[in-house]
Amino acid sequence: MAQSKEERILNFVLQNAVRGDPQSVLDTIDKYCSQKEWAMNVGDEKGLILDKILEETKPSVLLELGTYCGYSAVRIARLLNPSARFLTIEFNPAFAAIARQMIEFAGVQDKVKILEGPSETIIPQLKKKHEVDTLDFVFLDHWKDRYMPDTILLLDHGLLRKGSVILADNVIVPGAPEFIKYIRNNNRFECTNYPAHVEYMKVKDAMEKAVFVG
Ligand SMILES: Nc1ncnc2c1ncn2CCOCCNC(=O)c1cc(-c2ccc(F)cc2)cc(O)c1O
Ligand SMILES: [Mg+2]
Repeated sequence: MAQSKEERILNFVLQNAVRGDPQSVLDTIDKYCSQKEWAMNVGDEKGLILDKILEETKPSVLLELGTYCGYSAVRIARLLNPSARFLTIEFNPAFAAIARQMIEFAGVQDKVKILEGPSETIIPQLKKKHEVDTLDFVFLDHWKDRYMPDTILLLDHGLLRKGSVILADNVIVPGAPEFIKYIRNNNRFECTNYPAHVEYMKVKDAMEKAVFVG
């Protein structure tokens, strides 16, 4: 069967990165996707913004929506202390399988748990089935029209606490206008915009940070 782009990215990492070295995995994916085939990883420019916000927040319980090949899961996990708990939700089983291998090769599998399925199904299960109390950090990188409804789901299920940080990718391209309108007009969130570019492109994009004030 013909290889998928995601399989080609994984194989390039397996053949060119250093097993157990998360930074080499990130650098290798960025090299492949900037030189050979574009893919929707958060990338190095927006990745550095993600790193900075993680280092400021020092989260212990994290959720990512939209795992894809596992680039941001490796990026996030490499900065977490061993006791941190990081759940990432992926809708597409083929992507989840690639991400699992990527995460294991990078050596961060003990910090990351991949949950397969739609975010709208899994978020309501986080407390009872996945023993989550509240989330310190949420990275939104899945379907852009799910950012707002899933944020509301997180609120309705008591998963946010005073100081919880939500970071959203792609608020310009592909764009999440409904989420931006909602979160910037909701006085329970304090928002900050971080201008950047679409991964591996010169097209303008941005990330939005929303801190829940309780
Ligand atoms: N309900 C759910 N629960 C869990 N997982 C779910 C789910 N629903 C979907 N998924 C997983 C699928 O999500 C992938 C979403 N990401 C993007 O679409 C994306 C696109 C671009 C892009 C594309 C084309 C351009 F020209 C320019 C930029 C860039 C990015 O950085 C992106 O992140
Ligand atoms: Mg993205």
